[in-house]
Amino acid sequence: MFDRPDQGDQAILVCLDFGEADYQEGVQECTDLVTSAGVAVLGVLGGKRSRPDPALFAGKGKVEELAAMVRGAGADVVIFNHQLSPAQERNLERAIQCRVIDRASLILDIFAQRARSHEGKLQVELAQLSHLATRLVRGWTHLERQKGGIGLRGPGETQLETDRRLLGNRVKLLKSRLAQVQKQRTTQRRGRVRAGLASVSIVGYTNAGKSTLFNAMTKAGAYAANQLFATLDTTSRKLFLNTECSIVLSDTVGFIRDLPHTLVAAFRATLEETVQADLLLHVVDSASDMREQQIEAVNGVLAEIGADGIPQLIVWNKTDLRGLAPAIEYDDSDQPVSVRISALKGEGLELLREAIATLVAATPPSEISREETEPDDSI
Ligand SMILES: Nc1nc2c(ncn2[C@@H]2O[C@H](COP(=O)(O)OP(=O)(O)OP(=O)(O)O)[C@@H](O)[C@H]2O)c(=O)[nH]1
Ligand SMILES: [Mg+2]
Repeated sequence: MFDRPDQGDQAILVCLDFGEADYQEGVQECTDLVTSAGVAVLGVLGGKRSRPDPALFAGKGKVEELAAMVRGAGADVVIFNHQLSPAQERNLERAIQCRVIDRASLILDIFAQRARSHEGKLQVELAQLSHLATRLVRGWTHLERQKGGIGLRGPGETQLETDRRLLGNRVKLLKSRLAQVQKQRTTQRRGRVRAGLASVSIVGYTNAGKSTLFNAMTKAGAYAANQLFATLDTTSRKLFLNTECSIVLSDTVGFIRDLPHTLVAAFRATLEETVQADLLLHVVDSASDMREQQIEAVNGVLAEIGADGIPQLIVWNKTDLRGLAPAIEYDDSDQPVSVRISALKGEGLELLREAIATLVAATPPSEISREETEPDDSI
């Protein structure tokens, strides 16, 4: 029934949580995510009318359908494109007789594969441990009753307590290392503020073309690829706009719908560049049918990290795919609100530089006092 390639994990996707209009795009995004993680997709279970269907977990029908699909295709894993509680995950695994993971675990896995820098790796590990911690608390309750083994744990500790303690130690260590990284960044930023340079961050949905734009503007050679979450680390370059205006431009990690909270919290050090920016270039893939939802998702994450008050310039990218000419759109008070460009073809970049210069001239560079943020203790 299905083609079965020879190597790597192979998955059945369960996509039940989309509205009718964007069902196909939602399935496509989930498929992209899964293939990004190096997993082959054998089949999709879902449907326009079955979203979000509690019967999936309560009734036997869907679960049996899924189990049959898994057996028929010989899948190694079932990936749910929404959140599952640890208990749901366990119950499903038992019923289907196959490994089950949810969207948050999948995204964490991709980040773990992509992390290159020391900082990136620390952040991903912190996020993974925080995700695991919720599973320790709720998922492993059967271990609470276990007796202590000789030499394995402190006096009177249950296995769960030992696990929590070890996890807690590691989380503490990771946080203190990340705090050091954050300190270095603050020092760098202070230097830039002293030099009177405005800081401009490129933000946007994953795969919108942020790194391509960053490279086109700075000739920096940041990694750009047709792959979700190609960029995990922030890269910054000084950029000369005109005789009166130079800025520091930063390329940042992309956002996605339902980004796990643990990940957002863990990536605070990286996202700090965004939070402290004077202006955000919000890059949108104008050729995507999901662009409105993507803009909303990005604004949601920006609000979560406290960057929703920063002025934004919308950058409609990939206009070459829609045959649109580059242009700036102004509001009633003659301030640029959006620019249409093609980062790949290098079209509209002059207009973008002009729009940035206008907006930066209208906003004074951030005060140093805004940088004295406390490290986040929420995870
Ligand atoms: N046709 C077209 N493709 C583009 C344009 N800009 C970027 N792309 C393509 O879109 C894909 C993603 O580009 P990236 O620059 O890596 O996107 P990103 O936003 O940095 O992605 P992440 O770092 O993964 O969040 C690449 O295949 C680019 O070649 C454009 O203006 N037109
Ligand atoms: Mg990128």
